[in-house]
Amino acid sequence: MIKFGTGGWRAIIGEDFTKSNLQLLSQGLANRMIQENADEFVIGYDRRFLSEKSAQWMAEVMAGNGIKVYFINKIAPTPMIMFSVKEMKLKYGAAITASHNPADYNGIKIFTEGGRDASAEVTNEIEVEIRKIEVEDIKVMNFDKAVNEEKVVIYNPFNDYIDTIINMTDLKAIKDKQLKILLDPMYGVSKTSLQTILMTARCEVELIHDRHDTLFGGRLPSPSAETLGRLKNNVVEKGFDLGIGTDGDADRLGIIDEKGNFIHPNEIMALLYYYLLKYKKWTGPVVRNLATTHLLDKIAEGFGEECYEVPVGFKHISSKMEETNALIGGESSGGLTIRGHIKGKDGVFAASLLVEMISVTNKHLSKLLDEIHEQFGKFEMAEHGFGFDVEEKERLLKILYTDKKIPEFSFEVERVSYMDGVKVFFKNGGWIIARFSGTEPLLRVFAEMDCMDKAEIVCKEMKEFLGI
Ligand SMILES: O=P(O)(O)OC[C@H]1O[C@H](O)[C@H](O)[C@@H](O)[C@@H]1O
Repeated sequence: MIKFGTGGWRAIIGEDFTKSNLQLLSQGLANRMIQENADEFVIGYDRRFLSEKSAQWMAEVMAGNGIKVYFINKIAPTPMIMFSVKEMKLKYGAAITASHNPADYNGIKIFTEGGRDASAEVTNEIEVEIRKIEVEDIKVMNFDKAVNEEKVVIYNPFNDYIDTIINMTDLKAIKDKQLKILLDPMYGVSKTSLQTILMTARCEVELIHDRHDTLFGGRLPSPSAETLGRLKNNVVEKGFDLGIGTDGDADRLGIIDEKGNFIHPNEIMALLYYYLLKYKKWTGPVVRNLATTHLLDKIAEGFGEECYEVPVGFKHISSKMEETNALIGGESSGGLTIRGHIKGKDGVFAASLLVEMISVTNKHLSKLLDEIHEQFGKFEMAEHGFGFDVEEKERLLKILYTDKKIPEFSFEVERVSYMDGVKVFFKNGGWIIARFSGTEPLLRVFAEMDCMDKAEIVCKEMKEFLGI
């Protein structure tokens, strides 16, 4: 059963991520493309087990259906593939990746016009199409034959992608500072792009976790305070100005400041929005998902701008950004983009912009964060994930969505929203959300308050109430 989640289709290799399911999905997409007269497609892949092979399998089905495939035959950051969809003005593209999921997963992200994540409507329709397909309907052309007949064309967008980011970044300001930067691609795909950009800007760059390891060193390729431990230690020990970590497919990032503090994606968003408004004098609203810091609302308010809230999933961020001509959009899970760049999140671009910010302001991240907290107050977020089995999920669904019950919290409730999961807004400005992840079998409980103790109190109340 192929089911798309928050960020594409993801499944355990050998269980549901199989050649036959991949071919089914590809045929479903090919059928849709044929109906829409879309006859070209770009595909790239990450560094996971079976990714390259899977990209070839997908290309074989596309070629079998008469669709011309631009095949990126080197590991590619997801944002580079999205960039290719945009630049080549294609209607569709795909990445073989399971992003930040555990090593036994792989998956497919589908992109649509302009280089954005396929919307829920598109992926729902592809799911419906897939259900109609019988095995004998799948058309396949051998990969080598397709290359010989130029149905599959080898394509390399690397230079264009790098140049675009370089042109959007104040390289001169960075060159003057000669920053020392430590990169942690988390065994993923950001190395070549980030290293090239930063070295062009004359930064001194060193790397950790850059070899090919499909087990990701036994850790999740998802940048967090826990997974970036070595980056943190090395930044402090060797006196780097900044540590940059990117997730498995480089669309998200995690940052370690010069003092070794993990800078939460919430703070990265706040820093960049503040920088663009205050130092670059840009204008425009911000878009965040409903599990992302309300510090952004405060910054927007302070500059006479709007902050828009959307459900989790970058496709929602992209649509709202387009609708409101927002300056920046992002999520607490670590992805963001800026107006004028691709519609999807880009860890490589976000990292380059942060380096620019440090150079232009001549302030380290900790100093800039103090500046923000002084003006707009402190916001602390507690984040928890709880596993469950099928029956447990039924029980939780009933409490949260059917009976619409919430705990007796220690803080006065202002309102409750069911936009995505259950979000309770408190009168003191804090909030808590409980929602089922669309990428992992987890109930995510996040809360934000003016201090961590209060955030943890409401999380505990939710946990006890749900009996998890
Ligand atoms: O909380 P989840 O549903 O697991 O989603 C967490 C993240 O997963 C993927 O990376 C999506 O691309 C993001 O848009 C989303 O924020």
